[in-house]
This record gives sequence, C-alpha cells and structure tokens, in this order.
Amino acid sequence: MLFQVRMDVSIPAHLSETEVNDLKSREKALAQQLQQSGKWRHLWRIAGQYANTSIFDVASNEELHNLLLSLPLYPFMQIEVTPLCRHPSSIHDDDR
Ligand SMILES: O=C(O)C[C@H]1C=CC(=O)O1
Repeated sequence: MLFQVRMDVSIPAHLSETEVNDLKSREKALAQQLQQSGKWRHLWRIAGQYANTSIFDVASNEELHNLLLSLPLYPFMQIEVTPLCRHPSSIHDDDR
C-alpha cells in the first residue's frame, strides 16, 4: 500500500543543541534504514520549509502508523497522510 506523507517539523526552542543534534541524527539513521528496506520509497525536502513529502510502501495502515510513531522527531511533527492508488495512465509498473 502506498501513502504520500507530508511531515512539517517544529522543534521547540527550549531543547538544547545537543538534544536537537541527537534527535536529528537518530531520525536520519532510521530514515535511511527505512529507505534501504524499501518502506520509505521517496523522501523530498519541500523547498523553503522544514518539511518533507514522502512516499511510503507498507503492508497496512497500522504498519504506517507504527512506523511514523517510531520516528524520533515524531513528537515535533505535524503529519498529513494521503492514501494512493495506481493511476490508470501511469507507465510505472511498481506504482501499486
Ligand atoms: O528533515 C525532515 O524532513 C524530518 C525527518 C524526515 C527524515 C529525516 O531525516 O528527518
């Protein structure tokens, strides 16, 4: 199942630089691991914003939910999920 997910990040100013760096490095490690597994298919920065738009390929709504909750930056994100299905004019066989 494919989902487009937009994540807007807002890290509170009271966190120390060390805490922020730790959160970001743990987030990066998990994001890269999930990309390597194929579950996080695309990750794009939205230009000019501390936000990304991503495509996830997971088995269920529950898997996506648990994956998003596991992200270290989850407490500081506003997340919008859009379920996707194959477009009849798509030429990409893996769009499902
Ligand atoms: O920077 C972001 O968009 C937030 C988050 C998503 C992946 C990652 O490494 O950080």
